Amino acid sequence: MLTEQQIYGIYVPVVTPFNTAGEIDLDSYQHYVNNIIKNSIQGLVVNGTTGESPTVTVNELQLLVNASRELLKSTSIPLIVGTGTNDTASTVARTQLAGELGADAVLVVVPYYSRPSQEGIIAHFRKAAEVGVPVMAYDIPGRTGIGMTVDTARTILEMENVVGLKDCSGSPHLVTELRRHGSKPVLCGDDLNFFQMLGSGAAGGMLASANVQTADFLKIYEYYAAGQLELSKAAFDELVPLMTLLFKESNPAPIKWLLSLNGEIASDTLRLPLMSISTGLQEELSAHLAEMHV
Ligand SMILES: O=C(O)C1=N[C@H](C(=O)O)C[C@H](O)C1
Repeated sequence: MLTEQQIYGIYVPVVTPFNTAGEIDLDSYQHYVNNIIKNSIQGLVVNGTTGESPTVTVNELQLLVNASRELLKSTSIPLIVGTGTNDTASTVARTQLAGELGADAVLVVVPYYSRPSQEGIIAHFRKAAEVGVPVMAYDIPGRTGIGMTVDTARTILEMENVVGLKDCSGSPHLVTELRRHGSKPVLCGDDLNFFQMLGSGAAGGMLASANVQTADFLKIYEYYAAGQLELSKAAFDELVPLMTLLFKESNPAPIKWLLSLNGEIASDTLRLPLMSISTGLQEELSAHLAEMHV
């Protein structure tokens, strides 16, 4: 079970590889996740936004969690499973299932599309937390259409079983206010603001970009934690051009393209409505890799 003390450093939200027929490609998943966990990351996140969670069925979620548990069995890396949907009942059912399958925590996003009130958001998280599996709350208003106010985030973080927050709110305001009140830990989910968010009190990052050059993302955190701020900033600045390209079109399409180019996964197939990246972005990413001699 994930504790607050374990929420720091770099958590990697992994992609869900699909074959060209659109089915889960378990061989690619095992090969690629195995390479990710060779790095000393602090957490592995399955079926997050980067894992295309809105398209993953309950049976597939079960398959992914079982495969991940197996891959992690000889490590101490915690497994966080995305179980949040825009329906409270299905979020609760997925959270229960993830707990039974051995998830160390679940990632529960603010319910999207429905635009609930702040009271509705709080009630949603209360139901998820009552399951008893540690919950990491996930605020990403740019995707969900509605976000948590500071008061809502504080109320949710005070709930029993809620262990932390993943903050993709797009500004340091939320983390600053939460940490000022001594809240539970916050991980930055806004890759291009990672360094700034560390300065504002984030305990680390849950960064889709860390699927590539994982060791370099770890360096940003490790330098920061050691008080070597200039080295941390330099390591971050070095990765800004890559992160900018990775978020130029909808995540995880650019990351899947890069992972398949590197042979980490067999195909960059996404499930509709997401589609592979444009040829323009392919050219920009290829030019960037050539410049970096990657
Ligand atoms: O899957 C995730 O977790 C993340 N999703 C965010 C997004 O796709 O907008 C980005 C963040 O890096 C991690």
